[in-house]
Amino acid sequence: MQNLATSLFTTSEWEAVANLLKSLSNQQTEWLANNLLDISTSDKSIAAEKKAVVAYGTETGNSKGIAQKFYEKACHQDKSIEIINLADFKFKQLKHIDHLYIVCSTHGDGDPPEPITSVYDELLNLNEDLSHLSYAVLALGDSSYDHFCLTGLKIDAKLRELSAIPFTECVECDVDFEETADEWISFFLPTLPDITENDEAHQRSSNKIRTSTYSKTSPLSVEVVKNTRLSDDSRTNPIHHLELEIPENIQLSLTAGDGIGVLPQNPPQLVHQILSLTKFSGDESVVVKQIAMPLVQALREYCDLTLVTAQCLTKWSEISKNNDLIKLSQDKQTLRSYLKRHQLTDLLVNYPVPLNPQQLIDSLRPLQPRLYDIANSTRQIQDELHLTVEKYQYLWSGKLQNGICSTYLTNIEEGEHLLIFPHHNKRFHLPTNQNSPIILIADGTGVAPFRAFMQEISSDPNREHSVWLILREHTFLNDFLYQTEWCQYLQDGLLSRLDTSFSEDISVKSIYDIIQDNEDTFKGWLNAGAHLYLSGHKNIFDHLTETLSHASSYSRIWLQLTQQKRLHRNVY
Ligand SMILES: Cc1cc2nc3c(=O)[nH]c(=O)nc-3n(C[C@H](O)[C@H](O)[C@H](O)COP(=O)(O)O)c2cc1C
Repeated sequence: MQNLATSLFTTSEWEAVANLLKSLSNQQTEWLANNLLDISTSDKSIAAEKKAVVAYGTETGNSKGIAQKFYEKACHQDKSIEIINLADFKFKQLKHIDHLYIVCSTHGDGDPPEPITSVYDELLNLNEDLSHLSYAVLALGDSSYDHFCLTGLKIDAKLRELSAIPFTECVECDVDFEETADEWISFFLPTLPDITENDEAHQRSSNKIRTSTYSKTSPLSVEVVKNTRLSDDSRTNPIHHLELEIPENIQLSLTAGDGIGVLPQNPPQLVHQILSLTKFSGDESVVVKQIAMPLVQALREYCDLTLVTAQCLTKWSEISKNNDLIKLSQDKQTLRSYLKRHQLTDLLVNYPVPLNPQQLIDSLRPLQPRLYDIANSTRQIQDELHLTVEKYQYLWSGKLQNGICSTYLTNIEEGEHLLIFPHHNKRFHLPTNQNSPIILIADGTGVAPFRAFMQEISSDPNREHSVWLILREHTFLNDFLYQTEWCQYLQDGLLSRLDTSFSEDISVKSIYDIIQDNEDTFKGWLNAGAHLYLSGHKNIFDHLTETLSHASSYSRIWLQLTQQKRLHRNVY
């Protein structure tokens, strides 16, 4: 927090404060510490007129959680504040805001979170004098990415350019953001105006956020009742269908289009490899999040055993006093390129640092939850959650590596338990108008939420959507996920149309080809007010939307689609 304090004052202001404090007696200092806030806010009527807003930009819920905590603590301390999702932000609101606190993450390759893409573009093109506005940015990110916290940093730079006044420098948070976020909240709570009677009522009525009892830090344990392979054996990255049982009397309030966060566990082989490299038995006691447990459990359930952070390497160099490590950790560029090519096991082989078990645990990144879309409607099947999971593999320094969570899920045995929490994705729900036509385009496991949509539609007699489904996968024979279910929906008339694009079959048609071959029909549906849902890999849909939005024959239709919020993206 020293950084925050010093960036609030100029050097001469800070010297003046220090000199004043030096000249005071202990009794005077104590009195000042207790009464400073009252003196500075003695004109409460003016303070109360100020409007403060905490705005979050999120994709996986972390920024929302922090903004929500800020908001709740503010209410608790009788401070006046509103909470807004940046995705719903209207820039004309800015002139009515005096204090703006932004919590925003970075996704993709230095991109904004998906829901705020258009608001973010609008902000970067804004040309307004914001000199009345004081603001602070808390940027969430992951230092293993090249563009660490870029979105938050860019928002900060843009607000500065528009003459808004930063309370402090933009604060960057890594994946273990909790402590910094708590400090950020505590630091800024005193800068909020006090609540008035008017906004007390308003705050109570308009700012209710749906909170669930289950979260990343307090997950729900569910039993895996089914784990079957959907794709053919010949596929290198198999796709599995999982069914999880929700315990009786548990309400997760999940709607078709929502997802869940899964807390994964590391593969036992990797844990054993780390134990044998460090020469620990695994029985040593360590403390994680104030809970004592054996080292083996901490390694399996709480620590990232693949990626190593720069902070970890610096810690190791301080403990070991190893000259090579010290040299490596001092040169940022060499360090970055080393960390891109080496994982934890390489580091343990190359630099056998004499760490004790607790030091090892404390130096590792926390294992992060992963989000999965629900593949069923809890309206149709109340006590189950279905997932469609593809085993993810990626190249790391020339070697094929398995994704931690997808490997964990595809290998999990029926009867075992899994830790989950709900993840609401309001922007990807079915339209509120129950007659609107819908076009669903899925790439691979992106089909999961569409299975949930179809179950929702078939179990809700009020929903009368015409549905056009376009699916993309590898081959017709091996990877036509949930084929019989789609055929049944076609037969029952619930699905109006089904088109497929199999990228490895001989007569391959891309999604774009399918749309172009049926251009008039596609445009007809959109002109009739259809909602367009895109779900699956980001690169495929970025390319598709880029092409369609720039085609002159689509310009008017596309503008209406986005302006009327009928384009829904669920991409990763
Ligand atoms: C697919 C993906 C891409 C990401 N890309 C970046 C990135 O380019 N830069 C960065 O600093 N963090 C990146 N992150 C990390 C997120 O910013 C980080 O997990 C953050 O806590 C997410 O906050 P949110 O839940 O509010 O979206 C990425 C995360 C994911 C899942």
